Amino acid sequence: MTTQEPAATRIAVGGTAGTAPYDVLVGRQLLGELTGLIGADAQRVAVLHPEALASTGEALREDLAGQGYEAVAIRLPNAEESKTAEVAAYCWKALGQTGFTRTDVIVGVGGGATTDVAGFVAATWLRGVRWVAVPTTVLGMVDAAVGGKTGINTAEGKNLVGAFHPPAGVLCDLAALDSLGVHDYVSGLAEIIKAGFIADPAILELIESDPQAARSPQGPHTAELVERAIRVKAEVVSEDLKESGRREILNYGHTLGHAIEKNERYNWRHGAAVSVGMVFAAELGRIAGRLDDATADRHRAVLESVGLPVTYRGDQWPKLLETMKVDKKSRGDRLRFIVLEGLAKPAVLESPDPAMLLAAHAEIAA
Ligand SMILES: NC(=O)c1ccc[n+]([C@@H]2O[C@H](COP(=O)([O-])OP(=O)(O)OC[C@H]3O[C@@H](n4cnc5c(N)ncnc54)[C@H](O)[C@@H]3O)[C@@H](O)[C@H]2O)c1
Ligand SMILES: O=C(O)C(=O)C[C@@H](O)[C@H](O)[C@H](O)COP(=O)(O)O
Ligand SMILES: [Zn+2]
Repeated sequence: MTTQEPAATRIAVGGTAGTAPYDVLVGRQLLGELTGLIGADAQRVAVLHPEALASTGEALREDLAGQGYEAVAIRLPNAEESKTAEVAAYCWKALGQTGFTRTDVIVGVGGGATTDVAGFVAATWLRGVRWVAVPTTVLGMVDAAVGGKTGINTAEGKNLVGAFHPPAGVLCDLAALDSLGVHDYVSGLAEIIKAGFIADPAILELIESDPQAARSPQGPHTAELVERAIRVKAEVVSEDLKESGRREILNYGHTLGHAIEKNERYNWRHGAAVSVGMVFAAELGRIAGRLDDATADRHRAVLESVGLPVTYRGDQWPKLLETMKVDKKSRGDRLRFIVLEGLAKPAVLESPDPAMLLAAHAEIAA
């Protein structure tokens, strides 16, 4: 009997805006691919990982050292606490002390927060070095590690400092998901569901067929859900890396979602906040006369069915509105939202009337 692992799925991301194309691999036991992605020119490799993955980070460092690289592991705080200027400065210091040059390579191993920082450090060190993403959460695999958006938060808001700096490759080892807590696993489902609403309704059908099973990495459709969501993201960012237009659809639910995250001092997971944000965006679309009732109602149903939140404290609206003004889609004083004009038909809603915003808010207010 052979114990060979099935071949990994390879999803291509096109190079635009002068960047190189790369592949996202989805499968198991993919670390053998890492050396090829690091490339022949590197002498040093820095493995950036969160505290929660200290042993994974150290094992990777040892493996790379065994291959002859001068390998360092840089331990970051868990989750959103790592997305700060202080943590980026700590990484720059470590790279400086290691003598990291332009041919050396950063590997980001962790969830979306870790790969956002790792990519940002790679974008800024010596004005840009090569990096490889090894996402270990659902959300990291289907969204954060793909597409080259890297960044950190500031006191004023989420992801306000960053750079477009695509990785050389993305390795999604599905086995990593087994150690993820259910809360984090389900948070990642929000971005998968987002991909379903904006582009690939088959995702919604797979989840609706057995929402309980969708909450577990052992569910029958895990690989298909992850791959479908990656394909949506890969297709969009291949066309519009720098968010000059179409890429904005990936921000569905994020205008309010980011404001909720900030208001909760990042104690809510990104996916949970985006879940409420999508219900809000669906209501906005419905109130603006652009989205049918059935599709709007489907948001609440599918998100709730996997255990994601669909309401938020009603007394916070003035603060949320203020924060939404610094959303990257805003232009001057004009707020802009991604809404749907039907299933898989995303569009931009410019400067909605304040009464419309308030009415949509009433639908999510707890
Ligand atoms: N760059 C992008 O395009 C993009 C897209 C979507 C989201 N994001 C960002 O991604 C972040 C959210 O990412 P996330 O949901 O992966 O959360 P996260 O990175 O905060 O990880 C959640 C928690 O899980 C831990 N963890 C990671 N992998 C683990 C594993 N395999 N087993 C056990 N614990 C593990 C982490 O240390 C952390 O404590 C947000 O900051 C969001 O803004 C970026
Ligand atoms: O890749 C994109 O583009 C997205 O908007 C994907 C989002 O899921 C992600 O959370 C992204 O980090 C948000 O970007 P921002 O520009 O609104 O900070
Ligand atoms: Zn997101």
